Amino acid sequence: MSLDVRPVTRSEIADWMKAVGVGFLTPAAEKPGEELVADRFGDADLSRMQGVFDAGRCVATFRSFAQQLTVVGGATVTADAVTGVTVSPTHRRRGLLSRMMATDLAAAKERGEVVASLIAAEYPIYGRYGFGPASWTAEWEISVARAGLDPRRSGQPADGGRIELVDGADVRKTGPEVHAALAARHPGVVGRGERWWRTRTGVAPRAEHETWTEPFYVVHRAANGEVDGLLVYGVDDKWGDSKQPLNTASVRDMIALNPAAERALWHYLCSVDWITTVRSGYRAPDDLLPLLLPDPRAARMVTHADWLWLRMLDVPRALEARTYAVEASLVLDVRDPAGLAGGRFLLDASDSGARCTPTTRSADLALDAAELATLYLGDESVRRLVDLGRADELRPGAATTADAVFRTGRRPWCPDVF
Ligand SMILES: CC(=O)SCCNC(=O)CCNC(=O)[C@H](O)C(C)(C)COP(=O)(O)OP(=O)(O)OC[C@H]1O[C@@H](n2cnc3c(N)ncnc32)[C@H](O)[C@@H]1OP(=O)(O)O
Repeated sequence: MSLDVRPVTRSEIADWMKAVGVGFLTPAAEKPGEELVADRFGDADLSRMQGVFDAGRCVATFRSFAQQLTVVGGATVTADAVTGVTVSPTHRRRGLLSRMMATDLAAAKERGEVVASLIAAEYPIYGRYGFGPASWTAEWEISVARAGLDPRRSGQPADGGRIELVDGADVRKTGPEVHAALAARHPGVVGRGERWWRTRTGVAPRAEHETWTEPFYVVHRAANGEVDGLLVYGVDDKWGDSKQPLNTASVRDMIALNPAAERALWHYLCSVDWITTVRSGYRAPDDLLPLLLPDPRAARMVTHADWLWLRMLDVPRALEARTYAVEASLVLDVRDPAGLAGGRFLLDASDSGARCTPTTRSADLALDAAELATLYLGDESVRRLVDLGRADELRPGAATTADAVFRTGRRPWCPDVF
């Protein structure tokens, strides 16, 4: 029987979710209930929710949704965010992902979206579709005893700011505003809807495999009373043989709108009695964290990996959406075998914005759309891509100029998985 590749109907969503569980190795005994389906997908655009059906059974899944992505300079672009990509083990390596991806990217291009985005389960999957890693992430494990922070200062910072324990309900109120302020300043941040906050504070319906333990919620208030930091962490319950506390705190979410709030929140967490180890959660690879400790070697990096992947869909609009460190002109020859974003473009960049237009001038740099996606948020070095043979420097000095144009002082960071 032939496979039916198509958008799902509302009554098929529960089957679609069960298929996602098969692909992500989180099987469910029962189909998800109506309440969960309505909460997760009540507002979903079903034309962007693809399924593959074999004799009535859902065997592959793919979904995209509109996502606000912060780019360099603080503007946002609407991304075609790809998620829930699975093909059941019985149907893999027959081109089903390729078919669903081609359909989705063509529709996103048609809608006029600027980029597509995703968090890749495995590195080798998405490069073939023109995606490139645009931000990386890091996690540290801190040995509190070695960190060198003063354990007597467990609460109130010296600058008039203060730390307060709050409840999930408070976080649902203040969290969105703090996050919006982060999104306005940090490239790579993606929008969080109100469901995000309900899910992360334990009040949204849950799937069978999703367990919940209530975390601690903490905010940092600046001297003027405004909340400028948010910390959510869980703690395990571990004791040594001689009855010493050996608890690990694991950060689930931390937003700090300025370095003072960031320092205060780490200082707080490293000063709570019984907590001997802190897991930082996924941070930007250039987070202040290890260096703000008196002994940075107390923080061991336990994860360092690619995180947010992007795919260019409209090069001029994407490049015009961000700002640049220096004023310069560059001609980029962008290759895209899929025919979605390729062409030769003149970029006139400046710190207040840019003009990017098709051109017939000779190119300074030639690169694939995936490599341009990797450069887009300022995280990668053009010189390194040239040295790797992944970009061609067609005019001497062009890589140096492009690095000065594209790179940023701090690295992009996407705090979320989607
Ligand atoms: C954004 C997200 O949701 S990320 C989550 C991705 N999902 C998972 O990792 C769940 C487990 N894996 C799966 O469900 C499937 O294996 C998928 C979705 C990754 C791939 O689906 P398939 O239908 O098998 O992919 P498809 O047959 O279209 O493969 C296209 C090409 O990609 C390659 N490919 C597919 N998956 C992988 C992989 N995990 N690693 C390396 N190469 C891969 C195939 O070999 C094929 O290469 P070819 O064109 O040179 O022959």
